[in-house]
Amino acid sequence: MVNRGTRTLVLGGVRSGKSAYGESLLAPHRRVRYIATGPTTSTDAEWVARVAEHRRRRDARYTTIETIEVAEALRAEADEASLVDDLGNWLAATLDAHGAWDDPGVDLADARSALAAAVGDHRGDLVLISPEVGLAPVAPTPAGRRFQDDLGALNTAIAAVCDRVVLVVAGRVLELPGVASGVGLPAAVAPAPVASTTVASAPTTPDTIPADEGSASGPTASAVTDTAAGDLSDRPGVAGTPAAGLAPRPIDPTDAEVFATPTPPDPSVARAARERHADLTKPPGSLGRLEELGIWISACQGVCPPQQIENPAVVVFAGDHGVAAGGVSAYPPEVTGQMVATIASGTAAVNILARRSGATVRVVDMSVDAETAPEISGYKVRRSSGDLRVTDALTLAEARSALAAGRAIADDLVDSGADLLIAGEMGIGNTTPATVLIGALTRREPVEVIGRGTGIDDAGWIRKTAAIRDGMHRVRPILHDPLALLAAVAGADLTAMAGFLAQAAIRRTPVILDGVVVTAAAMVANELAPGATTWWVAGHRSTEPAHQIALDHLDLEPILDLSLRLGEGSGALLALPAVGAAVDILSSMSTFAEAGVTDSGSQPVPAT
Ligand SMILES: Cc1cc2ncn([C@H]3O[C@H](COP(=O)(O)O)[C@@H](O)[C@H]3O)c2cc1C
Ligand SMILES: O=C(O)c1cccnc1
Repeated sequence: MVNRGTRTLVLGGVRSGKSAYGESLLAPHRRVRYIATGPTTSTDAEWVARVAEHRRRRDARYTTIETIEVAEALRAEADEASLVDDLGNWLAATLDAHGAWDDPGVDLADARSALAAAVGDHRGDLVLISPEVGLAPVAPTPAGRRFQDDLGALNTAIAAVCDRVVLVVAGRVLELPGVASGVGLPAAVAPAPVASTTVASAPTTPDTIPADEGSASGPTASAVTDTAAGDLSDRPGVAGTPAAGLAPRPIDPTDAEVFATPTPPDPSVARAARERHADLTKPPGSLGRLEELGIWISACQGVCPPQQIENPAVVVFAGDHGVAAGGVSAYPPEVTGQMVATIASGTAAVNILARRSGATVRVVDMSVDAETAPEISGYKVRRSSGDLRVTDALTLAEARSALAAGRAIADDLVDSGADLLIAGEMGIGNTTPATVLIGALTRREPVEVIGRGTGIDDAGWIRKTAAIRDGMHRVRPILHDPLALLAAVAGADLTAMAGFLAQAAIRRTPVILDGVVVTAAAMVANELAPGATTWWVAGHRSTEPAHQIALDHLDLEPILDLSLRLGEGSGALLALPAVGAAVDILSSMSTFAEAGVTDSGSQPVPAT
């Protein structure tokens, strides 16, 4: 698949800051073509000064092309990062060229369509600046009205072929929602099974991950593994017959990044649970963190005492990352597809740990660079994600599709009765995008956040540090924009995870977070839906340095520290029994009064 750049239409009034913003979007590129549509030589001193100011702001990375043949200029180098500044001048010059200012019979539709088609076909990052004059009063002259009308039609036509449209007002950037081009249901992937569950071993380590010979998934590989003991076939859509609940929901990616503000877990129920803990037959606080967990689950459920977690569900989001080609992992990318098959067959670490905890496991291929079974790939956005060192991992349209998929999967599980959600992940190289997100959002240096992931050696460490540095550099201008951030570096798996985690909060469903990759996605989810973090606990602390940094940022204290560095959801699953125990304690222990045990309140105050 060809990696496409992002096409952004930047609208704004005079001196709104639209050009500066447009230029900032292309800051990560070493070379940018600047297609200037206005007259650059003029007897108008003020105009000349304006052009000079624009030139000053741009640096040596820019090659300037002065032309009104914008469609031709774009097509000449369709892979190059380009900035068109601006469409208002292009329109004025085109009206001139057609003698159309005061001839209503001249129609510019062909010129407009040719330009829109060239924009739609552009493959590199492209920013188009255009004035937004529709807000002004209708012009008093025929020529003024002609310009306004044609500019409105032009902006609409160009917006229709852009991935992103923003309006800059007083230096503030307003993201305009709407249907982006190329948005649709997730790509249907040919129903081909993953060929084998044999997992390639790391080129740099002697350890081979043994493939379970008896577990080849074959054409009937199930995306849902019934992991709890006993017959769970009465759980709709979660377990039982593998096909149940697997059909992907139809998703609408429009506005997938727009979330309501999550309502926090019920504080009055939390108070009641805290009071109940004080009455239980133990010194207050003696069960430490377990007490807080019980109070939290109570508040999440809105009931005290809480009910035991009956239907915990794990979703493993799988995807490949273009950056893995840069030698940032100890394992080759083909391991992702092989491990997806292993998880689907029920023998990976996540399955084994889920079985012990009574959780179901569903694996979802968001962007694996291989064909996977149809029940796994219904939400697939693309094969692999772009190499974050040099290009966006996803287009904005793809990022919206991935977010919408994550949200739909959370909805699906909650509607099917899941009462606690866990996100896991599988994707060779994914600690690199995770670390970029964490480093960028916490303003750290690459060397502070980098970890060894699957176990890279020192040469890999150097390559990974450089990749993290490049990724962090590319996202610097867009840190305030979670959707753009996800598209730039996260990839479809982490993006879907962010949608899943934020949607869990919207659906008032508690979540146990896993390691560095899931927590990186959680950081962006909390940017999309501020306050979502109140619905999450951290299952464990991974050995990845960025994980602790992300946990600090989210103000989360891990339940366990077992020196894990696996992912898949393993740390969250190991913490699940502790959450279950916290529920049992709060719901089933006797109070001092019930047991007839003397409370500390009865202790005589010693004479002094
Ligand atoms: C066999 C195998 C099973 C895994 N299960 C989880 N991961 C974990 O390691 C990968 C991230 O580390 P890095 O960024 O260094 O590639 C992800 O796939 C993650 O899920 C695994 C990795 C391997 C090799
Ligand atoms: O912390 C994690 O989740 C992790 C660490 C290393 C590799 N994969 C995942």
